[in-house]
Amino acid sequence: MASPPSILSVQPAGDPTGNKGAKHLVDTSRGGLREIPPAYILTVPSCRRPATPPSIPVIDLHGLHSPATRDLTVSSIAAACAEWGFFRVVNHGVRTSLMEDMLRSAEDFFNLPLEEKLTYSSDDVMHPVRYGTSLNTSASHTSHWRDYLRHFGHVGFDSWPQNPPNYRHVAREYLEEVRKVALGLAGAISEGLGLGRDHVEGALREGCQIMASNYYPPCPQPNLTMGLCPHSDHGGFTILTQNDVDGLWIRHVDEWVPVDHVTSTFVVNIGDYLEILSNGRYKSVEHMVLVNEHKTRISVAVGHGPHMEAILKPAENILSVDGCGPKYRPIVYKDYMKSQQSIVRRGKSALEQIMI
Ligand SMILES: O=C(O)CCC(=O)C(=O)O
Ligand SMILES: [Fe+2]
Repeated sequence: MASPPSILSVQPAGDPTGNKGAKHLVDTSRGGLREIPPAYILTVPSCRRPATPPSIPVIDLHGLHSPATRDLTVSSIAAACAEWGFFRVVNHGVRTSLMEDMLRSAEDFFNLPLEEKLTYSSDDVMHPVRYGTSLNTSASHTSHWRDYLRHFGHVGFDSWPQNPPNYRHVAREYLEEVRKVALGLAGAISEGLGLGRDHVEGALREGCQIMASNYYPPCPQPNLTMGLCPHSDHGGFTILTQNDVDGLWIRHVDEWVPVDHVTSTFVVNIGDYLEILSNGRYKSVEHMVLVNEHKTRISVAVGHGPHMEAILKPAENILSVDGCGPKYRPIVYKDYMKSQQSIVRRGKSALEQIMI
């Protein structure tokens, strides 16, 4: 068994971008903010909410636990991965109260004084705990209407923010519970790809878990900026929970489709590692976050990937079944992550760089 993914020591640094973040801007604007500063103006992709938006598939994870329903559930997950790359899971086993506690703890963190939050900022995009604003990059770029706290969750991580005092207890339990969901899903996804359960499940068991808590404050001109611009996630898949303020949109068949909040469920999306492993059978789906004029949106996204030193490449079995050559060049996961996290024009540009 490989050693746990590398955990770097925590060396708090000053805010690398000098930008104090969207929340600070809103909180400190006397008399209320009427216009956003020019640095936040972004080209928002054209998207209109249809009268009845199409819904992402819903998967009942209970079905994975009984031999009578497992095959059918595995096939539904495989179809959801191939057709949408995004799906909702129900009966996942994580208590609603824990999901709510996690969102509340994230909110409590963002409500700490700026100086305290800034002790977690770093210009190293691979830092194990990192507070910041906009995209997760140290390079200067147009600002996004989003502050974030990112940290690892996998075995060996012990650099939890010390405040709010119960943050580390809630986050640790939440990440452990979400990890169980992730391993169950990984086994099913692996089976659905014809790889045998342990191929992806084993990789994720020894792999890394990264949590991003996102804070999108109310925005006076929501049509002029974004919380997060279109991007794909670098890992195998991300498991997302949010408060009841909508804003997530996904690119589906060349259209932007809103994914609304449904209490007690998780939204799962396929990331670049699974696109590479499946040699493009599954696609990591671009998604973005639009902001709300009146309400704060909070989301907690937990990404699950292989070991940092793992080599990402298409699975041999898939190449031989599909009878085609690899569509992606091999790359060490941590190098891929670093490249993806450093790119200012996101989309799927990091993946495009390794496409053959
Ligand atoms: O806030 C959301 O709904 C999505 C967050 C996200 O895409 C991310 O953290 O990568
Ligand atoms: Fe994302």
